[in-house]
Amino acid sequence: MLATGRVAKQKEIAQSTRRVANQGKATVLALGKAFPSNVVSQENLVEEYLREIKCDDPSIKEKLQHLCKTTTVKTRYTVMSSETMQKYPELATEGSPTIKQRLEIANEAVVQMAYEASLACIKEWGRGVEDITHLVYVSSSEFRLPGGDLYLSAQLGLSNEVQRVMFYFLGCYGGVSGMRVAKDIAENNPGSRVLLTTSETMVLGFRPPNKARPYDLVGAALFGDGAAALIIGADPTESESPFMELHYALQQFLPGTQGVIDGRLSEEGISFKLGRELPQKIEDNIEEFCKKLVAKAGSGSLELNDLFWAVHPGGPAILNGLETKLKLKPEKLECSRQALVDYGNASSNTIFYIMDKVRGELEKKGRGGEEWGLGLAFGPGITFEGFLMRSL
Ligand SMILES: CC(=O)CC(=O)SCCNC(=O)CCNC(=O)[C@H](O)C(C)(C)COP(=O)(O)OP(=O)(O)OC[C@H]1O[C@@H](n2cnc3c(N)ncnc32)[C@H](O)[C@@H]1OP(=O)(O)O
Repeated sequence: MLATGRVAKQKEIAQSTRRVANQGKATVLALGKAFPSNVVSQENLVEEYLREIKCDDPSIKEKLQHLCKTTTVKTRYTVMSSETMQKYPELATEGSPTIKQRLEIANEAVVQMAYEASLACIKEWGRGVEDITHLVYVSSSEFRLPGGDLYLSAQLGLSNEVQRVMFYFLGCYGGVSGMRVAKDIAENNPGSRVLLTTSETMVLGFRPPNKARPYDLVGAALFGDGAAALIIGADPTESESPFMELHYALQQFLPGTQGVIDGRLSEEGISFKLGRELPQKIEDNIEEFCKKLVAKAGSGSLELNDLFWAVHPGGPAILNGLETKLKLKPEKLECSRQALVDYGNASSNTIFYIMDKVRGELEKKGRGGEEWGLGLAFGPGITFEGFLMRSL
């Protein structure tokens, strides 16, 4: 009885110190993460990767060792393991038609990770699956009809009238696109509760190194697998604990840059070209984009250093360029840098791993924490996706 009273009191205090969400605006009500069981430490990556793909070229080894340090990644989670390579040795052979094998691995793994992230998210949310009215499903790592959205709905036991939207092959900005669409759904369908999931594995793009494709080594040192899930809805009920208001969303592409990140599906999987000019293109265009977002806060005096930041860390060069261009204090991108260290670039998921870290930091700061912040991600197009958010 006493314990129940104390919990109720704590909840009351937490609610009284919260900012109130604007009526009708979408909020994030819960967030969950999930990862495959194979953990790769960056220290062991060079030996493991070169052994798996049977490469003994010292110049490739030296370059990969260098990139493993400069990407700053320390741990990553991967669906690919030595067991996968034993079962499908052809994945390590340049030019072998392996799309069938890759999709066999990826389709199942992607839904499984999305399922585990959704369960974690729904548990935090505290309501039942029957209250989920919409599903937004994001992945650049699977391909089939029906898609993973259907398999996930069935596995979670969602209603067969859940309204589904699926985004395939958006790349790293897919999580923010999903959040933009979930916001529109939540704000235009009173009482709706949207489950947004992202789930990615690099199985389709795993390749042996080739000197004609130096960007493949950047990918080998940078990318990781995982999943995330969010519940998004407007006008939270008493039992729900919103932590972020999704105030305003903006998408933009940079004309003439569609070749900078170029992914092609072939018999071998995805070949993924990453242009060296990407960090500079982002740096050159980011300031105007951020200013458009900040203007929607309706407060003329808001400086960029007054905000909290959740920036997709494509790689350290992107974060460094953005920090310099916008004259951000070093601590502003700390959550983005730390997510890169802990998980690598996990494509569409990464923005949510960062938002989770931002949530933790803002909770520590309490009422003194920043109210307004930006969520940003970049990907093929070159596409910018951005959000102006309000911490609750
Ligand atoms: C998937 C999506 O939709 C969206 C995404 O997020 S895509 C991923 C976006 N990320 C990037 O583009 C990575 C940005 N780059 C970086 O962060 C840094 O360049 C890095 C960490 C990769 C390397 O940093 P660094 O080691 O300090 O120095 P840097 O000189 O840039 O690169 C070192 C070597 O890496 C290689 N390299 C770096 N970027 C490369 C690229 N895009 N393509 C080919 N090679 C590249 C080069 O071989 C270079 O060696 P050389 O000196 O022989 O040219």
